[in-house]
Amino acid sequence: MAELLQVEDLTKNFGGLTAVSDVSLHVDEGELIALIGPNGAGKTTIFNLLTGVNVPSSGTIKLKVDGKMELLNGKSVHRIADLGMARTFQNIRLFDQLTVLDNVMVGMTSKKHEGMLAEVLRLPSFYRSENEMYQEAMKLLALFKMEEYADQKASNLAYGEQRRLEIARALATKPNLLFLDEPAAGMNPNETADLTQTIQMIQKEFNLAVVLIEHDMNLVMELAKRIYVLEYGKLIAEGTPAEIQNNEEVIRAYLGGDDDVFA
Ligand SMILES: Nc1ncnc2c1ncn2[C@@H]1O[C@H](COP(=O)(O)OP(=O)(O)OP(=O)(O)O)[C@@H](O)[C@H]1O
Repeated sequence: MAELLQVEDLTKNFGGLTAVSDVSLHVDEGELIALIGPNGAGKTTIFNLLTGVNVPSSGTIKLKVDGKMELLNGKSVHRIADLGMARTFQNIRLFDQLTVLDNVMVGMTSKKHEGMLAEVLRLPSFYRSENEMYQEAMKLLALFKMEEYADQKASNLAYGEQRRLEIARALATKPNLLFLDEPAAGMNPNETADLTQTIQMIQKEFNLAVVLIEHDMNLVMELAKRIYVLEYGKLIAEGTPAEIQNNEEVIRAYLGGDDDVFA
C-alpha cells in the first residue's frame, strides 16, 4: 500500500514539558490506524500538530498530494484542510443553532473559495452549486441514516447522533485522511456499536484513511489494522491488535490505570 502520511521525528515542547517526543509514524492510503496510550500521553497533541493547530518544535510531516509527498510544516489549518485532512474533536463542536443539514453544508463551503465572486453576485452558477451542495449534503446524511433529521437543530439530536453528525460534517470537506479524536467518548454500548459500523462504512465508501484516538479498546481492536502506543510523549509500541494486546511494554504502561483495558 502507498504511504499517504509520513511523520518523522516529531517533537513538541510546551515550555519545559515535552508532550510529543521523536515520534515517527506513517499511514497508508485507505488504512485505519489507532493511536492509544494513557491520559496525557500526547495523542491529542499529535492530532493538533498534524492538522496545523500546533506548530512542531522539530520533525517533519508529509502528506501525499497529487502523487507527491508535500511538507505540511508551517502550513495553516485551512491550507491543510484543503489538502485533504479533516478531523473531529474530543468535545463536540457542532453549530448548535444551525440545522443538521446546514452543519454539513458548512463543511462543504470551507472548500468553495473559488465560487466567491459568483456567490457575491448571485450568478446562476452560485444557485447551481448551492443546489449541488444540497444534493450532496443530503446524500451524505442518507449514508448516515440521518436524512429525517435534516431540518432539526443540531442541539436537538441525541448525543450519539451529534457525534455521527460531526463525522458527516468532516467528510463534507472530502478528505483523504480523517482524524477522529475519541469518537466513542460518552457513548452507550448501542451508540458505540452504531459508530463502529459507521466508521467501517465510511472507510469503504470513501476509500478513506482514518486515524483514531480512542480509549474504548473493544472499538480499537475491532477497527484498527495497526496500532501505535504512546506513553509520556514517546512511541512505545506499534503492531497489529493481537501484537499490541500481548506486548509487555504496553501492558506495563496501562497497569495502575484501567486494569480491564484489554478485557
Ligand atoms: N497547549 C498546551 N500547553 C501546555 N501543555 C499542553 C498543551 N497541550 C497539551 N499539553 C500537555 O501535553 C501533554 C499531552 O497532552 P495530550 O492532551 O496530547 O494527551 P492525550 O494523550 O491526548 O490525553 P487524553 O487521553 O487525556 O486526552 C499533557 O501533559 C498536557 O498537559
